[in-house]
Amino acid sequence: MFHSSKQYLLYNLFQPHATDLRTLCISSYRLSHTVFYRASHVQSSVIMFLRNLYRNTVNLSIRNYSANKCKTKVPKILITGGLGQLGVECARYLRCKYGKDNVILSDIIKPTEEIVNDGPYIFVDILDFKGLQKVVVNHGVDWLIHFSALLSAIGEQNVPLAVRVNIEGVHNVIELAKQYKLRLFVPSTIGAFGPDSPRNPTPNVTVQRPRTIYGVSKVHAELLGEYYYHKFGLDFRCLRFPGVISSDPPGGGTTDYAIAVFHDVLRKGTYQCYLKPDTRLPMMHVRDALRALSEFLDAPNDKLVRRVYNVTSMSFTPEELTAAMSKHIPDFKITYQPDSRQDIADSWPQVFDDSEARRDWNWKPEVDLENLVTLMIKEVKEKIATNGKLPS
Ligand SMILES: NC(=O)c1ccc[n+]([C@@H]2O[C@H](COP(=O)([O-])OP(=O)(O)OC[C@H]3O[C@@H](n4cnc5c(N)ncnc54)[C@H](O)[C@@H]3O)[C@@H](O)[C@H]2O)c1
Ligand SMILES: C[C@@H](O)[C@H](N)C(=O)O
Repeated sequence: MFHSSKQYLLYNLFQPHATDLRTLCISSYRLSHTVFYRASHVQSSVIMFLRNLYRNTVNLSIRNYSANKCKTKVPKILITGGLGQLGVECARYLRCKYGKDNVILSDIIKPTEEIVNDGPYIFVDILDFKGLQKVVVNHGVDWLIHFSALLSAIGEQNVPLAVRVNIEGVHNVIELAKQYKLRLFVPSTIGAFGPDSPRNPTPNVTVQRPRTIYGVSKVHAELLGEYYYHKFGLDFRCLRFPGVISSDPPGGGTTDYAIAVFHDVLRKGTYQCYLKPDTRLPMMHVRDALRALSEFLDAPNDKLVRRVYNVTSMSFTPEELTAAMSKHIPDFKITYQPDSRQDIADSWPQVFDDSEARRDWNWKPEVDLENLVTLMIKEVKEKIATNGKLPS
């Protein structure tokens, strides 16, 4: 029993159900009417104190509520492995959307002057957990886009390094994302499938027995991310990209030919392709890839049936790509000399089924083969002109 109304009020204020100050003050104010008012010995000063406390708190709450309603917090985004083919473009895309200073590029490579002038750049080795931790804390990171990796062809050249970067690296970022409650995006790939998977089309959920260390590390990332989501509630998001085509130099993958062919044809008028002319692979222009990434990161959690989705724009062979190029560039020569990358390509999907992404978060590609060729010719010509080497 309480010996005074004040005791009852204090007891009430510290009850666990009275979770915020506003609730506490509303209940105190109500109490001031129901209990104190009736009590003849109550001091009017106590009532005035409680009334003022209530008014101030309600005003404060209204102000906070309005502020929250009008302004959604802009996320602070860290991109690892950001100086590769996708990272630089991704930073540009997200900086337009969220502001220059809210997107931090990081890598272990010395940046060019252009990168430094574009926005924040810092050194981050994803194998250094403490270093990563320091960056996340000091910069108040909310979202982590984890691009660091060794791609399919280069991974086969240095398996121990691929294991470290692609597997240990994921262990570090996933643990960090869990500790600091970050939204974590890790890209996967068509390379996460293997010769036992259906290749035309390859659905979102099917057999995955990849034969490259790159593919194995990506399946590992997908499964670990899903596990952390179910076990710890980590906001893990992963898109399986096809070959991404842009004018920037690719990082040593199997789909790189579809970039190199534009550079070589526009510089030299010839290209020697390391895949057979009829090798069909799923592909996407970087514009679609970055839009997919951004729309997927924005998608409300309750729309996402899965944490990992296939996305694609088109599928083509080297023969089909060069036929489309020849409508714009009349004279060039393509020769074919397949190498070890042919075996990798032969184990990958030919046509990617992204119907689940279309269904759940309205994914829709915009750049088809004709547009891709037009964009690439324009962008590669601009790159060559900047470097001063456009052939006559
Ligand atoms: N480009 C594509 O076609 C494609 C398709 C599917 C998925 N992806 C995935 O997207 C991501 C980015 O691809 P990309 O094409 O930009 O790759 P990329 O090879 O061009 O860039 C990878 C970057 O990782 C960095 N890196 C390597 N070791 C590191 C370390 N210890 N610490 C920090 N950074 C390190 C490299 O310096 C490099 O800049 C990768 O995870 C890749 O698997 C790419
Ligand atoms: C497909 C993708 O993962 C990358 N471009 C590679 O070929 O390795």
